[in-house]
Amino acid sequence: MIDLKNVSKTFTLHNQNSAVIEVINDVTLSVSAGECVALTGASGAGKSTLMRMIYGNYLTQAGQILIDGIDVVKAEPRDVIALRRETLGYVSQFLRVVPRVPTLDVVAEPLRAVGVSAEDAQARAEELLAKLNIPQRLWSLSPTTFSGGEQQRVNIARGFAHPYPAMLLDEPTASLDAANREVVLSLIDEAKARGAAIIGIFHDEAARVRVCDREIDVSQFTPGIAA
Ligand SMILES: Nc1ncnc2c1ncn2[C@@H]1O[C@H](COP(=O)(O)OP(=O)(O)OP(=O)(O)O)[C@@H](O)[C@H]1O
Repeated sequence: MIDLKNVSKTFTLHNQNSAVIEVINDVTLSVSAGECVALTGASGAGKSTLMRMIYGNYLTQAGQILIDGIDVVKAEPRDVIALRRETLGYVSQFLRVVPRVPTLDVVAEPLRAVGVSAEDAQARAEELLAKLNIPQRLWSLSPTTFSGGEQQRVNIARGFAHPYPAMLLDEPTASLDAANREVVLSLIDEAKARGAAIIGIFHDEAARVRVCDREIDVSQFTPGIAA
């Protein structure tokens, strides 16, 4: 489902005499349906960079990144948008808050975007918000004024609303309390059980051990850093 073949990346620092930094060198990895793989490695090893390359936020200079057969490296922007809408989800710790949109609509939006009826999308959004312990009195309000933890949980609800076949999780349990951390781990288990291929960064080692089937140490692909 997620296949990286000989993927490499450099950053060119245009404001520093066009210095070129090699960050990722020759990554080949593959994640099957129903599998969760953790990216590990020291700070600066390139975990977030690799995740952003897979999502198509960062350009990739060499190799192929195939998601359900579509090569993100070469895809047209409109194909990347379609891939993100239907196939590839991304859950970070932070919600991009749009003013005035009620929380229920924020969570239901990814489902509406793939053609789910308003009624069904709202039912799923309600189910997730309740599961993630967002008080019902907040559902009709915009999350703009919510606490950091509440915004994070709204973001997780939104990220898990549509059953994406492939998912990228960037520290999804960071700074959650024990009860909500459990909810997120159960959502990851459910996604695996329905066949999602998942790549995640988890500094929380217990969470990583619990939901991940394998670990890939990104340091081995970092030029100049010993694995
Ligand atoms: N936009 C950028 N421009 C230049 N260099 C960058 C950019 N983004 C990341 N880097 C560099 O790439 C390397 C990898 O960074 P990255 O954030 O991917 O590491 P990480 O493994 O996710 O670290 P952490 O665990 O601290 O989040 C670092 O040396 C960083 O300075």
